[in-house]
Amino acid sequence: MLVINTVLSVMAYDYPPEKLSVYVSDDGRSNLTFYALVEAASFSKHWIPYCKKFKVEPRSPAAYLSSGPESVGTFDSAALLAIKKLYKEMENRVEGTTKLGTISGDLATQEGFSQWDSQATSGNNQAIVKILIDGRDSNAVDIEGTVLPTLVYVAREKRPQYPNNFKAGAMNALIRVSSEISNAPFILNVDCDMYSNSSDSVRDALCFFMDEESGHEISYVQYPQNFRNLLRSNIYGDYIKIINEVEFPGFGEAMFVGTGCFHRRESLCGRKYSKSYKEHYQYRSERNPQESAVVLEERAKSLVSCTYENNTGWGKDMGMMYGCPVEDAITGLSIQCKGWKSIYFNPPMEAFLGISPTALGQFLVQHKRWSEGLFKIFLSKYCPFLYGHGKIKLKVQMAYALYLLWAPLSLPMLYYVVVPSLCLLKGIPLFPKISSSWILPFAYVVAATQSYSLGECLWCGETLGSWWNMQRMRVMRRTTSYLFGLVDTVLQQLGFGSSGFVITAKVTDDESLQRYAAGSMEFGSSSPMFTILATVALLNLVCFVGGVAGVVAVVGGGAGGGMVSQMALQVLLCGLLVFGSIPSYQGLFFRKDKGALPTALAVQAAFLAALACLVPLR
Ligand SMILES: O=c1ccn([C@@H]2O[C@H](COP(=O)(O)OP(=O)(O)O[C@H]3O[C@H](CO)[C@@H](O)[C@H](O)[C@H]3O)[C@@H](O)[C@H]2O)c(=O)[nH]1
Ligand SMILES: [Mn+2]
Repeated sequence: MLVINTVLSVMAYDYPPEKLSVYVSDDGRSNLTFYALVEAASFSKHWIPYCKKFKVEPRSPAAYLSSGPESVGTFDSAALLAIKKLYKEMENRVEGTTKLGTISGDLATQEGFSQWDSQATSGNNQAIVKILIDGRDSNAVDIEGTVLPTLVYVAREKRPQYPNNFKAGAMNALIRVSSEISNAPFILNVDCDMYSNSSDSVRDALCFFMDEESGHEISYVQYPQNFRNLLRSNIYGDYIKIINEVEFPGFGEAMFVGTGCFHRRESLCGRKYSKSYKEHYQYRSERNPQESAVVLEERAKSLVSCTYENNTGWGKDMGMMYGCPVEDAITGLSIQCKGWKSIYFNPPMEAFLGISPTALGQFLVQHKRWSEGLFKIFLSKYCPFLYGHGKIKLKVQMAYALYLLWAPLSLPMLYYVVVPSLCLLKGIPLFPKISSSWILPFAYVVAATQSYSLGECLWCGETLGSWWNMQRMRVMRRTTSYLFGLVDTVLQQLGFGSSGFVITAKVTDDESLQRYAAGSMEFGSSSPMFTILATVALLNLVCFVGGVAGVVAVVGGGAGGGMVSQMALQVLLCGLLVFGSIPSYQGLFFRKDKGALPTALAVQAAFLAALACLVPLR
């Protein structure tokens, strides 16, 4: 239902349907997804005219129907009831079939479904390309007789002996299939969970491309990523708003973030910008309208075979680039270095809404993939300072570096969460006394950065609590995700292992969702990342208690206030770390639900923390 809501939302754009084609890549090659699309295709005949007639927003049926449309704008209650009923019926059929797990009865023998044979497994399968709605077909119309946008299902060929290049491979397959079938000059790419929240986005983006003066210089128009499932309490300290409202507007160009982005097909396919470049928009005429859909599908299939890309530029200088888990950032950078301009466009009405992880583990794994991929770019020949030198502005190079250097930030952070605390425990002073003027630079840095970041947050409409969560999460991310990202990148540079693309979970069980909604962090399993978090939490607790007791003992012994002044910063730092680790203590000691930390992990962490305390520091 997630995928078809995305599909329906983009099929219903306020744009001439004969110029719109929607391609769905199914890397899981599931006949259930195919079935859901068949259902969506027939539902679209009702949905699209409904949207256009009543100017519906958003055009994802699930989002619209759950937004209480009864109370807003113009609507006709009978029409609303009718569309709601149709949607519910479709939902029941799709969910019923998904529960069954197979396509049975009449459907199984219908055209299209026969392509799923029992031998094929996901990861070892033939290509499937099926045109579900053929925009050239004069019978493909909605209930009011208006033509429908083309809808195509694509599952590329996959064989274990060929690298599939994950999302980048899937995107390139789609680019080729679409160039065969519709070949429109502009391509919007969206992740499966990112429905369109505004029906104007196509027209808005085209305004940039069509600009008479500078439109021809633009390669892509990137809308910000926004999430629909973030909670006001913001337990995972999501900072997407800060990125969207403060960081990206100041970037200078737009960083391609993999979704919600309109690309000029030619520039995405490797064309370099030149001053004499002017687009000629006459693609469609190259197509033969008489050709049957079956012939077209067969030709398209050959474009998504495993061997098609052999000895071509795909993945290198054509399409999305391979070999990097953040295919988006590296592709965007390389397009910019070919001379193209990019636009970051953040309209007041959020254009796309996706799903952010609701479990801590998923969240940290996602950030590991990002930090690893981004750091890999920094170490590669695509490092913006080298590759971009003379091609993109220094400011843009530096802006990229801000993200590309996430992974190495783990090292200073790891130092700060362990060493000052251990030293506190052992009575070793690290910072100047608060009575000395040497404290001023420290105080300035802390006060300036924290008040700046707090200011940013409040300006973006976040709360004080949300800001604190961001600070807490920053420590957690840097000591886990970024550290693992760093280690993996370094190992890969030394020739061990290769990087993959761990997909972010889209479905979470109800209980866990309830806990998320209630504002508790979801651990729930053992993972080396949680071991680090728990160890750091315990270590700081011991150091804080032990360290403060030590200071009190000295002062009590009459040795004077010098000790307090000397250790104050360390006590403060360690105290803040303890305060920030409250969710970890809850997970370790107090929670009984499934989202708690496992006992075995607690024992392991306690052992590691004890070991760290025993390390002699002098
Ligand atoms: O082998 C793969 C892996 C992923 N995908 C698709 O890629 C999209 C993004 O995957 P997801 O697991 O949702 O990753 P996120 O962590 O949400 O992805 C973010 O980060 C990626 C780069 O790491 C960008 O490509 C995405 O656009 C951005 O949303 C989804 O539609 C997937 O179906 C594939 O088609 N094939
Ligand atoms: Mn996603």
